[in-house]
Amino acid sequence: MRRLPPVLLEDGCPRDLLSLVRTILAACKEISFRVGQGELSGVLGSTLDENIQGETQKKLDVLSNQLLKDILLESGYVKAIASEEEDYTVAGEPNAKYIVSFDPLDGSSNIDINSLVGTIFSIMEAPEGSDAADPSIFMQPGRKQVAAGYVLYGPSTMLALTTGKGTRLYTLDKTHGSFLLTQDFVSIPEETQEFAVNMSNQRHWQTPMQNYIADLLAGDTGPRAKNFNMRWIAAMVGDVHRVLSRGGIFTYPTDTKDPKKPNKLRLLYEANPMAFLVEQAGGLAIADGQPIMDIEPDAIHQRVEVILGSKNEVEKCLSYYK
Ligand SMILES: O=P(O)(O)OC[C@H]1O[C@](O)(COP(=O)(O)O)[C@@H](O)[C@@H]1O
Ligand SMILES: [Mg+2]
Ligand SMILES: [Mg+2]
Repeated sequence: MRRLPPVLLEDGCPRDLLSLVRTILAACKEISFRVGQGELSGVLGSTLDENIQGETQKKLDVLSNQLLKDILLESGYVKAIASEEEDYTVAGEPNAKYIVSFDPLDGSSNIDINSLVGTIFSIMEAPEGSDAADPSIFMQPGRKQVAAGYVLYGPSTMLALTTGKGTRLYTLDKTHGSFLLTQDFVSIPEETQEFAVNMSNQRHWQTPMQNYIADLLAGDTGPRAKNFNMRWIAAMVGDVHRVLSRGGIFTYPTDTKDPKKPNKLRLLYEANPMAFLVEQAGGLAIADGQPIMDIEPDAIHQRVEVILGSKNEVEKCLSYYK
């Protein structure tokens, strides 16, 4: 099986970008080890702190953030970072080429039940001559990503990665510490009979989403004339991994539950990297009727609607909004 470096170099990936990806993966291997140790790691449970978004931080959120932040800032490859667990962007090497946004631990509510969690990351180039301390260097649409991926800490530790030359899956060989290519050129089936949404929010959705999901639930007795299955892992990494593995539609739609927070998922370090992986695998990733990666961000912790997955099913869902 092939290791990640030669695969990326064959794609024409610049050596400094490869080194940056490997730097991120070094931290992820450490997180994978801690997650695998579970109760023995001493990092389960909550802290007494909240992040800037008002969410209680788990010990593993804080630890994962620290591991990624330290290794990235010490590497010299990174001009600045933006993290879910950092209130503001953090400046790195002033002359470095890249900026990295990340969700150090996605699926935090799964930590204490020994269920799926992961790390999501997005890499862009900093604008020429920009100031490392200027947060506006992150205000670029997702189309500008040069690499994006996630590491899923599941029964096996897997990496999904794209540098714009398709999406590939790698599995961590824990005996040697290498990520080995286990699926070349992921292709999401265009058709599906599986959807993922947190149904408990149903009454708060906008009418088009209510109607769309109602028709899926009606199954072969409804207008779709076929039965749909539902899955919800409560970790975007897990749900998107299933979509990459066997297709499906995943959505966290706009809702009215909390008028101050109409959307849940964050653009820079959740929606954008997942959109890049999904589009590179032949799927669609949409928010408010436009491709997620075309959105011009205006804040580092900006939240967006997410509808992604199998092409024909995402288009079907969007047709309810017309
Ligand atoms: O708890 P809910 O409302 O089902 O939300 C689940 C969603 O929240 C998230 O866990 C948010 O990520 P964090 O754990 O990084 O805050 C997504 O991964 C997931 O899709
Ligand atoms: Mg998350
Ligand atoms: Mg998180």
